[in-house]
Amino acid sequence: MTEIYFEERYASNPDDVKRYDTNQLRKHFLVEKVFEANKILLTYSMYDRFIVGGAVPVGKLLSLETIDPLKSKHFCDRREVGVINIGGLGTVTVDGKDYELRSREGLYIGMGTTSIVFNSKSAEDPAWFYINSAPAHQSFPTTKIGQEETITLDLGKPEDANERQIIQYIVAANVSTCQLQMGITQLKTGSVWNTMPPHVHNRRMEVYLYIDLAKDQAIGHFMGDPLETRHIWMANHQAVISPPWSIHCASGTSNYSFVWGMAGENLDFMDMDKMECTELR
Ligand SMILES: O=C(O)C(=O)C[C@H](O)C(=O)CO
Ligand SMILES: [Zn+2]
Repeated sequence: MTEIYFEERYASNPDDVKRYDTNQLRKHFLVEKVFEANKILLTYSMYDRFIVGGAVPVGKLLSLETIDPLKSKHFCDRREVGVINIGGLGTVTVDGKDYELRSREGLYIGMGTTSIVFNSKSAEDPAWFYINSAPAHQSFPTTKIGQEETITLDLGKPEDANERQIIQYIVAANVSTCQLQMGITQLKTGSVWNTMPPHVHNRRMEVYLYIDLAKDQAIGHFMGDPLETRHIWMANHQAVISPPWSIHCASGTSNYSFVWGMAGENLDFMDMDKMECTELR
C-alpha cells in the first residue's frame, strides 16, 4: 500500500490577497514539500482543480492511487497526468506498460488509465517524479516525451540577466492533451530573472517548481495583481501556485531551472497578457 498524503488549497480572491501577510501568502500559495522518499505527496488546488505533487520510490514501488477528494475509483477516471523525472533513471508503469524515464524526460498519461506505478532503477540515485494533473474531458494516448521530442525556445538576453531556454514537453504542438501543459525553463549562468517581462493569463492557472538551485541560494518569487505585487522567498524543490490573475516571475540569487505546469481555458502557450517591468507596482 502506497502512502499518499494530500492537502487541499482553496482559491483566493485577489482583493483578499492584498491583505495577506507573509504567513498567509505562504500558506495559500507555497508548496513547501513536494518530494519525500517512499511517499506520494499531493496538493490539490481549487484553481482549475490542478494537482501538483511528487513521487520518489526508494527500493519499493509507489502507486498513484485515487485520493478521497476525487471520489473516483482510479486517479485518472476523470483526469490526465503529466510526469517529468528530475532525478535518476526510473520507470512509470501505466496499465502494465513500462515507460523508462531518464532525468528530464516526461510522460503524458491519458484519462481512463487505471494503474500508474513509479519505480527507480537504483535506490542510491532514485527517480524524482514530479506530477501535475488536471481534469480531462477526453482520453488521449499515454505518450513519452524524450528530450529529442521537446520543443526549445530561446529567450532573454545576458545583459538583462534573463537569458534562458524554455523547453516544452506537454504542449499541443507535440502531445495531445486536454488542458494540461508542462515544460522546463533553464536559466543560463549569470541570468537570474525568469518570465521577465511578466504576464498574467486569466484563462489559465500555473504552478512553478524550482529546481537546480544550490542549497545556499534562494528564489524571490513575485506574485499577485501586477499593480499590487507580493513576494515569496523559496528554496530548491519548492512549488508555488499562481492564480490566473497573478503574475508569476522570479529572481534567484544565482541561476536555476523550474518546471512549469498549467491548466485552464486554452492550450495556447503564447496567450499571455504581458506587463512592462516599469509598470509593476
Ligand atoms: O521564463 C519564462 O518566460 C517562462 O518559463 C514562462 C512560463 O513558461 C510561463 O509562465 C508560461 O505561461
Ligand atoms: Zn505564465
